[in-house]
Amino acid sequence: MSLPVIAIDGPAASGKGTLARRVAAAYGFAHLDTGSLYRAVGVLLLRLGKDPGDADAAAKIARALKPDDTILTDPDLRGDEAAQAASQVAVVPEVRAALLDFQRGFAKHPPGDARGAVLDGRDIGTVICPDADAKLFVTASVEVRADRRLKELQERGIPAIPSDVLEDMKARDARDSQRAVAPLRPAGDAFVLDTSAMNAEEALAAAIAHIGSKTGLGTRR
Ligand SMILES: Nc1ncnc2c1ncn2[C@@H]1O[C@H](COP(=O)(O)OP(=O)(O)O)[C@@H](O)[C@H]1O
Ligand SMILES: Nc1ccn([C@@H]2O[C@H](COP(=O)(O)OP(=O)(O)O)[C@@H](O)[C@H]2O)c(=O)n1
Repeated sequence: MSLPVIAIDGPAASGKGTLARRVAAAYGFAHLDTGSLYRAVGVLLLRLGKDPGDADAAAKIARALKPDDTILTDPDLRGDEAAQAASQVAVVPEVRAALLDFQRGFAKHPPGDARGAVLDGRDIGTVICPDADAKLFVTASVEVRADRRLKELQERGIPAIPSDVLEDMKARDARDSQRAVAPLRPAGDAFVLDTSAMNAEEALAAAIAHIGSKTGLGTRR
């Protein structure tokens, strides 16, 4: 029997990563932040001195990526340079194809003794796990998301100009939602969760209510 899979998608800084981690903890599931795969490909490409638009080099790196590669936990992945490079390699169909097996493998056989899997990204409910047991599309206004990202940068001591953060967010939104392959959009059967006026606790409660109604699953606590 296959283990339950929860798909969580949404734009940058919508809170999908925070929600995915909390949902995974609540149900005893393993969590995969699929954005880190695209970020890893982008960072490795930059470290090789290649252009983030070099599709052949990006595809080669994506095909070689393994679950225990140290790049997946490298702090460089969290920077804005990595985010921009990630959204550039993410438009390459060969990169997406190479990362598909990695993600489906995790969903089918989550590590450790996890009782299921939570994957967060842009195309989990539409492409990677179209048969997921529950799908959430987390969103918030672009202004709220830019403000969250700005606070995050400030907390990490990274200087940032508010108008630049907002412009970067809009540029990435446009690239992610307008690309030809696996564009960012809610799956037809996704529950859309707008967190603009919700804190992380409220978002978790709404997600658990939806997952419970779809799957009958109960949380551990
Ligand atoms: N519902 C929420 N309300 C306010 N801030 C949030 C909420 N969810 C997440 N955050 C904060 O917003 C920032 C971006 O959240 P994150 O989960 O990393 O987003 P994503 O994975 O969608 O990029 C983080 O600093 C996080 O603590
Ligand atoms: N499943 C996914 C996850 C990320 N991505 C790409 O990778 C970039 C970085 O994703 P992320 O989830 O780490 O970014 P944030 O939303 O955390 O800012 C995105 O802008 C997308 O272009 C994707 O195309 N598909």
